[in-house]
Formats: sequence, structure tokens, C-alpha cells
Amino acid sequence: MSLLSVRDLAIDYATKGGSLHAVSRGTLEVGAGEVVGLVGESGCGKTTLARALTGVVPRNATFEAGEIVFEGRNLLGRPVSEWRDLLWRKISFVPQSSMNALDPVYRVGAQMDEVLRLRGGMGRAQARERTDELFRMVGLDPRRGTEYPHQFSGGMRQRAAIAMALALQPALVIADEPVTALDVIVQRQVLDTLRDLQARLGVSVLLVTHDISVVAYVCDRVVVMYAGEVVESGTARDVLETPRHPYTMGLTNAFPDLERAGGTLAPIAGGPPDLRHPPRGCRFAERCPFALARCRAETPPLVVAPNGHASACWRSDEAPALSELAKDPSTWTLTSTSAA
Ligand SMILES: Nc1ncnc2c1ncn2[C@@H]1O[C@H](COP(=O)(O)OP(=O)(O)OP(=O)(O)O)[C@@H](O)[C@H]1O
Repeated sequence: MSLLSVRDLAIDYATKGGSLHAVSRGTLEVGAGEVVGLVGESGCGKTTLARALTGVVPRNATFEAGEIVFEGRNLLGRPVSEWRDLLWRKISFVPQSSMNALDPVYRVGAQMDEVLRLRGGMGRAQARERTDELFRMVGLDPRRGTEYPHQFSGGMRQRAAIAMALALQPALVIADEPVTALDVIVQRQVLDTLRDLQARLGVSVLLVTHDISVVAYVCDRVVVMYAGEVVESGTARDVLETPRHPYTMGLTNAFPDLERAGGTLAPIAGGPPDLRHPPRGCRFAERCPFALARCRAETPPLVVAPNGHASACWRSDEAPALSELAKDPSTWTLTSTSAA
């Protein structure tokens, strides 16, 4: 049984221009001890989906449909208090910027102490000891706990945010773009620490990122989102080496490898659709170099292959050939010319 199973989740935001369908087909699984990457361009609904798992959503958001089953219980429809009770203890969140995780006016060690005492019910001495242990665990010198967040480098702040998320030994850590603001070398160091701790503690991680090279570096499984919908998922190896959705094929061309510099980068021309008026059919069709008339008329279902590799594309059967074509940057240039 999965630790977390999200099925057909739909979340709307009320906006002046009408309902914005931020998540429409949110389906993903996180197994015990797994690192799952949730990847897609900015604005495709990753943060909305990830945040929703903690029960903390903006005031103008509504859950329209679906299930969020955590440890066998559907959290949707449960009292918010019950859901909130899981926060920190069972599910913890590392926000996009560590400046959001850390209060700038309190010393870093004191903030960790507070989580341990208020949320974890620890006494002063025990919390103190655990704070030092957490600092060491993420590669920080415990003596620096007396400093304020601005005295830390970006990488150190992100380590502190990870330590805080691990404080009460949760089963699931949701990390939203945990390394985006950092330079590539520090990114690797922080990801190494995250991966090492994950393996040591057996915690599950849902890692939200726009950068597919981050996914390739640390994730066991990948879930690809486009325009509010999950369009592909499977093991990192299957999805990255034999992608079945053209959007994933495009994403793999658009980022440099974290380990190997070089290679031609070919961004996907155009941008995601307006989620207040999502297009009919496949939402990626207007940017897809392989789109057929059917793609613009009918929504492709998310079909799961026997090996668990799922994709929502009418041309999935042709994926090996399309994937070869997609490696040629001119395939994507043609889309931009034809879209222009
Ligand atoms: N509170 C809100 N009210 C209205 N619309 C919102 C709100 N928050 C996000 N959105 C919109 O919902 C869509 C999904 O946003 P979301 O932040 O979940 O995407 P994302 O993939 O995480 O992008 P990013 O990486 O930029 O945060 C976007 O169109 C965004 O503009």
C-alpha cells in the first residue's frame, strides 16, 4: 500500500476572471521510503497540489473533486483540525524559499526548538539536544544555532529548513523547489544531503521542481504535470530514458544535466494555456510538434502500462520514434514557427 495516494484531485481558485482550474487531474502515489519528483513548468499547478496535501491552501482555493489518501485514510472531507494535526508530525513541508520557512527575527536554533517543544511536546533539555542533533544531521555546526537566518548562506538556510522539516520524524516530507535559488554546486550538495538523510531515515519525499535534471539526480519516481494535469508518471528511469509524453520529451531537452555540462538546450516554444479557459482535448497540443487533429478534440486518458509507466497521450504507442525526433532541437523550432 502506498503511503500517499492522490486520485483525480481537482482544485480551483476563485479569481475575478472566473474559476481557475489549477489542478484538474492530480493523480500520484508516494510509496514508503520513496523520493518522488513532481515536475513541470512554472504555473502548471505543482505548488497548489503539493500544498493541498498539507491541508493548507489559499483562501480562494476549493477542492472540487478527488481523494488524498494518507496512511489509508482519505483526508479530504475530514475536519481541518485533524488534517492540521498531521502537519510536522506526519507530513512536513519545506517551502519554495527557505526565507519562508525561517522567521527572520528569530535565531535559527530557537525556531527549531519551538517546533520540537510546541509541536513535538519535548522539554527544554530534550529539544536542545535534538536541535543540535538535527543541525549535525544536515551538515550544520550546532554552534551556529544562535545566528539569525540572514547570517546563513542560501545553502545553509535550505539545510536548516530541511532539518526543521525532519524534526519530528515525519513519514512524508514535501519539498517545494528546495534548491532552485542555489547555484549548481550548492544544489548538488543540498540534494546529496537530502538523499542521504532520506535513505538513512527511510522517510518519503515528494520533491517539487521545474528542473528535470534535479529529478534525474535524486528521484526514484517521477510525476510530470502540465497545465494542471498529470500527463506522465513512472520510475525515474522509465520516464527519463523512455518518455511517453511529448511534454516530457521536451522537458528533458530544456535543462542542462546536473552532472554533465554541455549539450544543446532546446526550450519548448510558447507557454502553458490560461487555466481559466483550458483548451479542449490535450492541453499540450498547441505546443506539441506531434499533435494530430484528434489531440485538439479529445482529452487523452492517463493510461497505465503493466510496468506502472503511465502517460496521457494519443500517440504513446509511437513514443520510441517520437522520442528520437524530439531529441533534434529543430523539431521544437518548427513548433515555434508553426505556432507563430
Ligand atoms: N491564490 C491564487 N489565486 C489565484 N490563482 C492562483 C493562486 N495561486 C496560484 N494561482 C494560479 O494557479 C496556477 C498554478 O499555480 P502553482 O503555483 O500551483 O503552479 P506551479 O507549477 O507551482 O508554479 P510555480 O513553480 O511558479 O509556483 C497558476 O496559473 C497560478 O497563477
